[in-house]
Order: sequence, then structure tokens, then C-alpha cells
Amino acid sequence: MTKKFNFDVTATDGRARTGVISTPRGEIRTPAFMPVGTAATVKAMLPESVRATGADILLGNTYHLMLRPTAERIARLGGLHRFMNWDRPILTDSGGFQVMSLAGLRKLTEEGVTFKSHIDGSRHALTPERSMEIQALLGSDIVMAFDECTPFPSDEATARRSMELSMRWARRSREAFGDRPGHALFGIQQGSVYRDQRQESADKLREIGFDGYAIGGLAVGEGQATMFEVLEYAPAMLPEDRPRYLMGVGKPDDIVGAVERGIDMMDCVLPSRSGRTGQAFTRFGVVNIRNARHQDDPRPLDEHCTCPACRNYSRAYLHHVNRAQEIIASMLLTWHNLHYFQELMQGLRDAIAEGRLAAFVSDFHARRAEGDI
Ligand SMILES: O=c1[nH]cnc2c(CCNCC3CCCCC3)c3[nH]c(NCc4cccs4)nc3cc12
Repeated sequence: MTKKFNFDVTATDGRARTGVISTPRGEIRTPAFMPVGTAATVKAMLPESVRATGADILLGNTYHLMLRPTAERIARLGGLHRFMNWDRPILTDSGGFQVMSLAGLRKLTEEGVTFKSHIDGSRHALTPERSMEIQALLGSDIVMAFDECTPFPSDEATARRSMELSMRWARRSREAFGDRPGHALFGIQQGSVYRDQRQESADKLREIGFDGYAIGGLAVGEGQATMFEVLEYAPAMLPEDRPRYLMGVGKPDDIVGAVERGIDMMDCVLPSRSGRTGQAFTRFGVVNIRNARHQDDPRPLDEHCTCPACRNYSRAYLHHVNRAQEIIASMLLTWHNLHYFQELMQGLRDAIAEGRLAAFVSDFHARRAEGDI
């Protein structure tokens, strides 16, 4: 096993790349989709099942874990990998994004953010330094800088103030992270939808120096067309020999479009969260299993799919257990969706390696009906 953190691009097709991120805890095949393990669990899944879907890396959640059971307790118990029985790479977010969307009574200053826990109302502070400390206590392999996700829409002046704050926090994150061989620190580009600000942010991050670079401030309501407009230029502003991580993306067609534009890593709650609501992603589009039309259907969700839900159960059964709110409903649809997302990533990696990404993408779009099927 390598003791270092490395990224090797093994093939390109247009702006798309496929490669491998080597870490002391294992390799990550890119482009990679990272399932979200919010409170030290990928909901409704055992770790070995998550691995069976093809995931090489999971996301851990600083905001939830710092509140409960606390990072110090997880450290005392041997770190997050041991705690949640996942011995492969973990990327943890900085906590900043979720404070803004989940916590109460937030106060944002140059120092950082103070807030009230949504669990018990206790008061907490997150700063770049505290975020680095928490992520180190958790033992994550890839640490995210503490940033502010600029809301959308923001006027140019607001976006600039936000980006410049995030860049000052990026430098403080870098300094607090220190030198931790085998661990990586990723910076996060901001600048909203303003090309000059995206360039300034990228230049600042490059000057500070990171092991990987995330594109933040997208998938926050701007819509796919606007997101793709920014992705026409933003990835190339970042060092090409380092992983590029598009945060919070996304639906399958968002993922395909992002990979075509040079993105290597993505995370999204969609496959797991929508699985729990009865939404199944298939190569033909989305199946809402709660719909009455499935109640007598003996066919699997997707006859081409090899996941346990599609191999062993009918749509009628999945409809029934979902309507009855049985726990197995969440298990089977989550497993299916994560399997589908990982199969999509494998298809993209193979297509890029074989120089046939354009054909893969047109086939991907041709198969999919709009709306529910
Ligand atoms: O600039 C950003 N900085 C930091 N984080 C961002 C995130 C969170 C990424 N997933 C974290 C996970 C950590 C573990 C728990 C789950 C999240 C984003 N998510 C989205 N869109 C998806 C969105 C999700 C919710 C509202 S928009 N845009 C994002 C932009 C930023």
C-alpha cells in the first residue's frame, strides 16, 4: 500500500479523464461517485453492501458527527473508519455547508460560524482551525477546507465578498492542516457564476497549494444549464494533475455532463435519499415504485440490473413493502440506486479509457425517457 496520496490520469477523451487516486487506505477509481455516510452510516446499508455496489470511498459528515457522538469520542474509539467499520478511504466535508443549511441561530464572522445544534440547542463554533481539528480526530483521508458556499443567486459584489472570505479560510485551513503524509487537503473554488471570480479563486487556491481542488457554489438552485455553463470553463482553471471534485452533484445526467467537462469526483445524497422515498434510478429513467401501476407487475425494476433488488424481487413486491413502510423497502431501493450510480461511473470510466465517451453519452441520453416510467 502506498504511504502517499497520488493521482494518476490513465486516459483522456476530450476534456474527460479517467484515473486512480492512491491513498494509504486504498485506491479510488475516477471518475468516482462518493456515497454519503451522514451520521457514520450510509443509511439502510451495511458497509460491506456499500462496497459491493462498487464504491471505493465514502463521505463522512463533520457537522453531524461533531454534534453527536462528537469527534473526540470517535477519536477515543479509534477513529471513524474503525467506528463505522469501513476501512477504505473516507472524505469528510468541513461542516460549513451543513451549518448553513441545518443549524439554528447562526452567526458568521471573519473568525468562522457559531451556531445552535439542531439536536439539543447547545452552542458550537466552527472555524477553519476547528474544522481541521475535527476532521483529523475523525481520521479522514481527504479533508475539505472550511469554506462558505456562496448562495445562488448572488450579485457580483456579494459573491466576491463571499469568495474572498472563503479564500482567507482556505489559507487558514491549509496552515491548520499542517503536514500529514498520506492525508490530503482539498481547496474549494468559489466565485458563483462569475468567470473572473472563478479565475481569481482558482489562482488563489493554486498559490496556497492543495492536494485536490473542489468546485463549490454549484448545484445550489442555478439549474443544470447554468451549472454546465460554469463547468465549460471552471475545471480547466484548476491544476490538471490533481483531482477535481464537483460538490453535491447530482442526478445521473448531471454526473454525465460533469464528467464530460473534466470532473473526477462527485457526491450526492440523491441515490440514498430518493431510494428511501421510493424513487428508483434505471437506465431508462426514474421509476416511482409507490405508483399504483406497479402493484401487479411481476418484472424486476430493471431486468439488466444485477443488484439484489433486481435479481430477487418484483416491482409488485417493492411497491408493497414501500407502501407498507417496511424497512426492507429502504434497504432494497438504496442498494439498487447506489448500484446504478456505481455502474454508471464504471461505464464512464470504461468509455473514457476506450476513447468512446461520445457514443456512451449519446446512448445514455437515447435510452432515457423524460419523467417517471
Ligand atoms: O460550495 C460548497 N462548499 C461545501 N460544500 C458544498 C456542498 C456539500 C457537498 N456534500 C456534502 C455532504 C456531506 C455529508 C452529508 C451530505 C452532504 C454542496 N452541495 C451542493 N448541492 C447539493 C445540495 C444538497 C443540499 C442542498 S444543495 N452544492 C454544494 C456546494 C458546496
